[in-house]
Formats: sequence, C-alpha cells, structure tokens
Amino acid sequence: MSLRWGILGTGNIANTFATALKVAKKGSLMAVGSRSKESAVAFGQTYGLEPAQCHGSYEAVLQDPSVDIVYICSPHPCHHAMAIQAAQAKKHMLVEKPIAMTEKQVHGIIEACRSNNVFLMEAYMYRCHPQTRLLVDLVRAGDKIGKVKLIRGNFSFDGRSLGPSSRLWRNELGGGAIMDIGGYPMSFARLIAGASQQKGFANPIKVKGVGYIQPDTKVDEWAVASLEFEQGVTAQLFTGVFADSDCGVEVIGSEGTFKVPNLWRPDLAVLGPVQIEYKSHNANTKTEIIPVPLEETNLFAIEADAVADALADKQQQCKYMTLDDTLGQVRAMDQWRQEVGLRYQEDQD
Ligand SMILES: NC(=O)C1=CN([C@@H]2O[C@H](COP(=O)(O)OP(=O)(O)OC[C@H]3O[C@@H](n4cnc5c(N)ncnc54)[C@H](OP(=O)(O)O)[C@@H]3O)[C@@H](O)[C@H]2O)C=CC1
Ligand SMILES: O=C1OC[C@@H](O)[C@H](O)[C@H]1O
Repeated sequence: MSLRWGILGTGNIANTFATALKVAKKGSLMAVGSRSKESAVAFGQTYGLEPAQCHGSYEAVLQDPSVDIVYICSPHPCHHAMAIQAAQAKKHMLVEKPIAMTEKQVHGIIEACRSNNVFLMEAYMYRCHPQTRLLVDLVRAGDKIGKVKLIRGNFSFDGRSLGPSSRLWRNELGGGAIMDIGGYPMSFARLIAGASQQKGFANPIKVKGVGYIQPDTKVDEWAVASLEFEQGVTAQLFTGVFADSDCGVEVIGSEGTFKVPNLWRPDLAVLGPVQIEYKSHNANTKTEIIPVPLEETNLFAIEADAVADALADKQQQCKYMTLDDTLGQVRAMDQWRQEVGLRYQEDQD
C-alpha cells in the first residue's frame, strides 16, 4: 500500500517530513498546502511537486482527490480546526504533537475522526522507532530491570535565538517548553509505566509540577514534573527552551537501570548513539551495550510507514500512539500546565 500524502504547512517540520517521504517505502508526497501560493510552490519545487500540486490554501488540499492522508504541521493552536476540517473532508491524518491545546479539543478531534471513519494519530514519532520498541520489550520482559521504580526523561534545547516572532515564544501560538517538548518526556513516562504493568500505556494518578513563566511572553521557559503511577512507579520530567542539556532518558528498576542517550531523535547521530545501555545493580558487572537493529534510519519515514501499515491493516489508529493514549496524554499535560499556572486562550473555550 502506498499512501498519497498532502502536507498542510510549509515550516520547519514540514520540510523534515517531506524529505522523509522521499525514502519512505509506503508513501509519497502528492500535494502541499500553505496560507500563500508562493510558499506552497517554493516548498513543492524543493520536493519535486508540480505547481498544480501546490495549493494556496489548506482547504484546497482537503479537496484534492489525489490525497489520501494529510500531515498537519501548523503551530499547535491551529491543529484543532484543521483536524476537524480534514475529518469532514474524509482525509486520514497524522497531526503533529501536541495534537491540540486542551482535553476538550482532543475529544472534538477524536469524535470528528470516528464519525467520519478516518485514521488519526498524534505524531510522537519516537514511539514508532525500533529503539523505543526494544526498550518497551526489555521493560515488559522484566528480567534485567526487575520492578520499575523511577522513570526519568528530559527534553530541552536553547530556543532563545529563534527570537520573539517564533511560535516558541508566543502565547497565542501555544509557545513554551511544556507544549513544545515537555510532551516527549510525559509520553515516555506514560509508555514505560504502562510497559512495567504489561499495558500499552499508563496514566499518572498524581501530577505535581513547577516551572518558570516569563512575565513578558507568558510562556514557560522551563518546567519540571513529578508523576506517580499505580504500583509505586514514579517519574521525574524536565523540559526547557533556554539551554541545551542532556536529553537522555533512564529507567531505574529494582535490579538494574536502562539508559538511552538519544531516544527522541535517533535519526540525528550528533545527539548520541542509538543504543540502550544496561547496568545491573550488582556492583561487579559492567555496563552492557544493547544494540538496536535498524533497517531504516530516517525517523519520520519510519513513522510514515507505521501509519501506512496501520491503514493497510484497516485500523483507524496506530498501535504506537493510540487514541486512548493521546487522551491520557492531554489530561496529564493539562494537569502539568495547571500546576505551573500556564494558560492559553483555549483554556477559556
Ligand atoms: N515531531 C517533531 O520532531 C516536531 C514537531 N513539531 C510540531 O510541528 C508543529 C509545527 O512546528 P514547526 O514546523 O517548528 O513550526 P514553524 O513555525 O516552522 O511552521 C509552522 C507552519 O505552520 C503554518 N501556519 C499556519 N498558521 C500559522 C500561524 N498562525 N502562524 C504561523 N504559522 C502558521 C505556516 O505554514 P504556511 O505559511 O505555509 O501556511 C508555518 O510555516 C508544532 O505543533 C510542533 O510542535 C515541530 C518540530 C519538530
Ligand atoms: O518536537 C519538537 O522537537 C524538536 C524541537 O526543536 C521542536 O521545537 C519541537 O517542536
């Protein structure tokens, strides 16, 4: 099955995804939509589209019969309306993370997709990667880790040079660390807590958080969270957009610890090796390096092909990020924001 993709938006990640579609085995780019025809044509030229495949509105892509599925990659506050329109146009969709701003919005998107029988996935691409799948299998097996006690996840980068016009620093565009990258460690903790209980994901029973909100931009510059799950599993999360820091993750169990230096972007070698490191708590053992067998290295091609596999299997969700998982994710994100006092216009809707 080869999926015919349309991309809605021509920004940073749109380019990454279009590049990935060149190597994806089960999909190709058929159209792009932008708020301006000029941007659409410039983008399309880079990826081999004809001018007729480059639309000066998102709506035109939704009406394009050569498109099966759209990739929604506008700023987060735009996702909700675009996803509902895509569902009404009977297009399947992969929506960038966070899929929407609030739990209420996520319910609206899921309802629209279910009633129009279209596929929906929140694009936490790292969830599809073999490295993540191997870690999940190791945690589920339990022989090395024992009982999971603490999950630690960080994602931060220095976004100050992007400047005040960037969506990252604008409250009305959903700016701040929690919404941009805090969702990665949150979704990771929920994935691993679930694996430790032989489930696809788990939702925290307690979310505590603090953070720093810039008084001028009204977005969070950094934030931390402590989570409690059932069966005594806990998690520590850090996110920030003011500095690069170690973005590795750790799972600490009763018998040993797994460390993954480069979980979020294993396609970028500069961020660290693609491998899982295991150290038993037995003082006499050395760190074991567990390699990750890879047939494909492009993370976004892996994601696009996972979407194609789900659709070929007549599924309306992807097993790596199901719709219930997405609902649990937005609830936990809403709680984290509430703890920190981070508010957006959508909280009043
Ligand atoms: N999975 C991942 O690794 C990544 C995911 N993302 C996610 O993708 C989304 C987009 O991020 P990114 O590509 O960095 O963002 P950019 O700001 O680079 O691009 C966003 C694009 O959205 C379109 N757009 C529609 N409405 C607006 C608006 N009101 N203001 C600005 N742009 C608008 C524009 O395209 P046009 O002008 O053509 O209409 C713009 O180029 C975010 O939700 C983000 O969280 C981002 C980076 C990495
Ligand atoms: O998802 C993301 O990952 C990488 C970051 O640079 C980007 O801002 C974010 O949206």
